[in-house]
Amino acid sequence: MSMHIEAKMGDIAPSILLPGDPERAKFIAENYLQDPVCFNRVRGMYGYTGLYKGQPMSVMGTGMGIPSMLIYATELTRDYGCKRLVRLGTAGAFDPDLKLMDIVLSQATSTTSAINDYILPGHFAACADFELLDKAYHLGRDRGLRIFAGNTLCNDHLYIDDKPAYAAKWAAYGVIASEMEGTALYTAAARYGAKALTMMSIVVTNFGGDGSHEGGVSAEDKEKNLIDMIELALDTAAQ
Ligand SMILES: O=P(O)(O)O[C@H]1O[C@H](CO)[C@@H](O)[C@H]1O
Ligand SMILES: O=c1cc[nH]c(=O)[nH]1
Repeated sequence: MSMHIEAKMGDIAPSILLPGDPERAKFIAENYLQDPVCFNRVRGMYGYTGLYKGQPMSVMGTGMGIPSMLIYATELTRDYGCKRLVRLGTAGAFDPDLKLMDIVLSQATSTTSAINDYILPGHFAACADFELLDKAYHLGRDRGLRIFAGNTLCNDHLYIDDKPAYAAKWAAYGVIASEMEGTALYTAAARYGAKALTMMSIVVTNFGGDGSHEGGVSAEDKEKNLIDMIELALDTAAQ
């Protein structure tokens, strides 16, 4: 048992999927894992372990934002020994070439957060594990998915004035999409000797000005239409 997870040692598999939304974790467990057992209900942050293609696999929500992810990713890697962590989330596009429901792999995270500014004598570059990144990219390509890898922004803010201008500034430096937990995941994984990858489905475009303004995907569609990404995440996390 850790401070925020009630599981016993051994209840959580070395490979774990991490959606932000705990309901999405429940959906994945109920629809993709064989014989899922719930290992966490603390704070409603559901976590399950079952079998995927014969191997132990876990899935757990992380909540929204860097502090929430940092707490869960730290406890999972430091206290429960998780070794392969794949976040599957939603994101807003900064790169105008991205379309709704495209899949983005976070190769590295730029960030507005200061979480790492005071723990090292320089600036830490939070990046994906190369093996997971390479595997996810090639699996995605082989499946004919629209999949992209690049620098992504891990933002403390979701609501920002004049989002098109903001998005353009990051896009000018090659930052392709924005989410809110990636830096925390990569930092905890690096610190505690685990491999991590963030993959995201684009649910909002932030370009504006040319008619391609924000076009959201409904919560129901987000839930149902993430199937390609769920299957990609499971096959990436599996050993
Ligand atoms: O869909 P999830 O994984 O929650 O990810 C994205 O969605 C939330 C904002 O709506 C933030 O957590 C952001 O990172
Ligand atoms: O623009 C967006 C959309 C979803 N999630 C984010 O973090 N940003």
